Amino acid sequence: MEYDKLSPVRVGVREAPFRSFLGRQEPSIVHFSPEAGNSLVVDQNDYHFDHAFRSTVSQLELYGALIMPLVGKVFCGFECTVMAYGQTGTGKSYSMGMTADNQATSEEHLGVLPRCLCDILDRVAAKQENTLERIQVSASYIEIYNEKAYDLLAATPMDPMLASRSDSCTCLPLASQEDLQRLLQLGNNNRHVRRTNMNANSSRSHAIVTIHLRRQGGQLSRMNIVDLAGSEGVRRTGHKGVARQEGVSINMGLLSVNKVVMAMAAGHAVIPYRDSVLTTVLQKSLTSQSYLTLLACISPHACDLSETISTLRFAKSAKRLRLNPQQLMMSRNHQLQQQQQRQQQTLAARTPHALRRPLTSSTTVKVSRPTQHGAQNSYYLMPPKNTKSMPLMQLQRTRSEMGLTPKAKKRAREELQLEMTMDAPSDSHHSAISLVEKGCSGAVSLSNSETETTLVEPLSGSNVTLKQDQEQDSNGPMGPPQPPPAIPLFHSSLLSIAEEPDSQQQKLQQRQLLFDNTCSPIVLPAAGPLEMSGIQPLEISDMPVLRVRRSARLNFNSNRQQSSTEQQLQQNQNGLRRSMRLAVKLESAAVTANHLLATQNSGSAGGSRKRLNAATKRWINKQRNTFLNQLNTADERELVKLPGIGRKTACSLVMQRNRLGGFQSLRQVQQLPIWTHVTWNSVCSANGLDPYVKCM
Ligand SMILES: Nc1ncnc2c1ncn2[C@@H]1O[C@H](COP(=O)(O)OP(=O)(O)OP(=O)(O)O)[C@@H](O)[C@H]1O
Repeated sequence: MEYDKLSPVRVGVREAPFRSFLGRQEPSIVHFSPEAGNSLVVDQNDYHFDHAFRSTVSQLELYGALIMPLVGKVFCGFECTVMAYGQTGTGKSYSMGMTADNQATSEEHLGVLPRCLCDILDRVAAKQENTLERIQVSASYIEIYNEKAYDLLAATPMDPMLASRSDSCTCLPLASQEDLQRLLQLGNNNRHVRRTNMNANSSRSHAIVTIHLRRQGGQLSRMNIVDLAGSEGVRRTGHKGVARQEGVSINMGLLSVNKVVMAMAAGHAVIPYRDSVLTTVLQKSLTSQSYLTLLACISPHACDLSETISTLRFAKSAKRLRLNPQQLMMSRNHQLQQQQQRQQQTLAARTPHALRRPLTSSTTVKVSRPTQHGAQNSYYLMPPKNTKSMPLMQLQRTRSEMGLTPKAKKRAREELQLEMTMDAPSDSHHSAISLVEKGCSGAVSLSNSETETTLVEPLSGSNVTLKQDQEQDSNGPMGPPQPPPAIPLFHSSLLSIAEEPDSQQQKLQQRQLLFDNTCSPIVLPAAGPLEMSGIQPLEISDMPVLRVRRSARLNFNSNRQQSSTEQQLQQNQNGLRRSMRLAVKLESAAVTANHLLATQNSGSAGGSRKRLNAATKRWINKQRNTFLNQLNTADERELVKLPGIGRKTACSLVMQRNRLGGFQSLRQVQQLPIWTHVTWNSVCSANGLDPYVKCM
C-alpha cells in the first residue's frame, strides 16, 4: 500500500466470534463476499468498506491491513485516530488491546495499541540512529464515564477533569512494552468495568489512550486509540439503578458521535461537538485535519441483528466523511514560511542599511595587534580594497552614525567636520619631524605610550621628543611614527573606544602643528626623571589652561612589567583626564600663546614660568570679561556679528539675559539650555576662549 496516498478516512468491519456462553451454534448473519475482500451482506443489504474481516482473522492481520499505515502518518506529524465502535461484547477492547491480562499480552492476542507502540518505538529508534533528532514517546489514558472525563493516570483518578482540558492530562513516558503494560494496568484499575449479561468484563466507559510523539522543536503528533463502550439495549442487559444510568450515558455518547460524523459527512457548517463530553474530547480526532480509522465490530448472532445493522450504518456514514489533513499540513507549512518571511523582513527593516551589506564583501574585522605591554586595543574595520571611490570622511560617517538618532547624527557630523578641518594638514608626519629637528623650544610635545596622551613642554633648549613604542625607540627618539594601520570603527569622540596608539599619536602630532612653536602657556614643574629624554610628566595643578576631558578613560594595567621610569610616569599621570578632542583646547591655547608672544618678545621662555603663567591667566580673564560684557550689553543684531553666534542663538541669549537680569559669569552662560556641547565649544573656539578653563 502506498502510504502517501492513504485515504484520511478508512473503515474496517470485524466480525466477532460466536459467544460460547450463548450455548448454541447458528449460522452467522454476516455474509462475506467471496470475490471482494471488503464487502459483506447483512440482512440482504450490501456494505462496502475498506476492509471486511472475518471472525477468523488474526490480530496481526488486522493490524497490518488497517492500522499500520497510520503509524507512518503519525511520524509525518499528523493527528491519527483509531476508533472501535460496536455493540457490547463484540471484541472492541480485545481488538484495541486495551486489556492488560495474560491472554491479551501473549503475542497472538496483542491488540492494536501494543502493536502500534512497538512500531512507533522501532521507528523512533531507527530515526534516532540515523539522525540526531530526539523524539519523546509518552502516553495518556482517560475515560469518559457518566458524562464526565477522568484522567486514569492522575494521582487522583476519581476527580473528574474538564473535557476541554483533556490535552493537559497526565502523560507517562513509554520506552517499552512493559511500560505500556504498567500504564494499562494502572489505568484499568481505575477504569469503570462491570459484569453484564452480554459481557463478563464489559467496559462501562469510553476510553482513550493517546500516544504522544514530541519532537525536539516542540512539534507534537498523536495517535489516539479509542475504545468506545458498547451500545446496548437497556432491556437486554437487564440493568437497573447505576448500571442503567451508565448504559444511558454510554448510548448518549455514542449517539453524539453518530451525530458528529453525520454532520461532518453531510458537510454541515456547525458540528455538534459540544453535545456530549465524549465528542468534546474527541473533537480534535473528528475534524477534517486528522486521519481517522474506524473499526466497526459486529456480532454474528441473529439476536444482535438490529445492533449490527446500526453499527454498519454508522460505519457507512463514517465512510462518507471527507477529511483533508494534507491540506492542513500544507497550510501549516505555508503559515510557517510566511511567518519566517515576515520575521526576515522585520529584521531587515530594523537593520541599518550599512549593516545589511555583507561584511566580508567590503570590510574585514580585525583585532588590532597588542601593544608592547600586551594591552589590547579596540576592534577596527579594515577599509575595503575597493573603496577608493568612497571618500574617507563619508566612510567614517556612515560607520560612526550607525544606530544614532537624527539629532545625534547631526551632532556627530558637526563634530566630524570640525575634526576633519583640524586634521587638514595631512603632512603632519614630516612637519612633526621638521619641528623636532628644529629643536624648537616651548613647543608642545606629545607622548603616546600605551595609548596614553601626555602633554609636555620641554625645558628651554631641550629637544622635543616623541615617545614611541619600543619598536620606534629602536629607530631613535625621533624615529618616524608608523601610519595608522586602520580606520577606527567608531568615531573616537562619539564612542568610548580606545584608538590604536599609532593612529592617536598621528592625530595629536597633526594638532600639535597648530601651536606656535616658540611659546607655550603651559608651565611644567621642575625637571623630573624623564627630563633627559625630553619628556615631562604633567601635573594637574600645573595645567591652568587646559582641563583635559576625555570620554574614554584608559586605566593602566597594573600587571604589566614596567621599568621604574615608566612607573614614575604612571604615578604622575594617575588621575589625569585626557581628551580626544585635545586640539580644540590646544587651539585656544595657541591663540593665547600668539597673544603672549606679541607681548613677551623679550626674555627667555624658560626663565619666566611663573610670570608667563600669570600673564596667561590675565590675558584669558581679559578675553572672557570682554566676551561676557558683549553678551550683557549687545543687542540681538550686535550679538549676531560675534563669531559663532547665529540669529537663533542671539535671540535666545537676549531672552535669557532678560530673564536672568544679565549674566554674572561665563559659567552661567555656559549652563544655559541653548547650547549643546558642540555649539558651546565652537563659540568658545571662535572667540578665542578655552571652553574648559574654569569660568569666572
Ligand atoms: N476476535 C476475537 N478472538 C478471540 N476472542 C475474542 C475476540 N473478540 C472478542 N473476544 C473475547 O470476547 C470477550 C469480550 O470482548 P471485549 O471485552 O473486547 O468486548 P467489547 O466490545 O469491548 O465489550 P464492551 O463494549 O462491553 O466492553 C473477551 O473475553 C474477548 O477476549
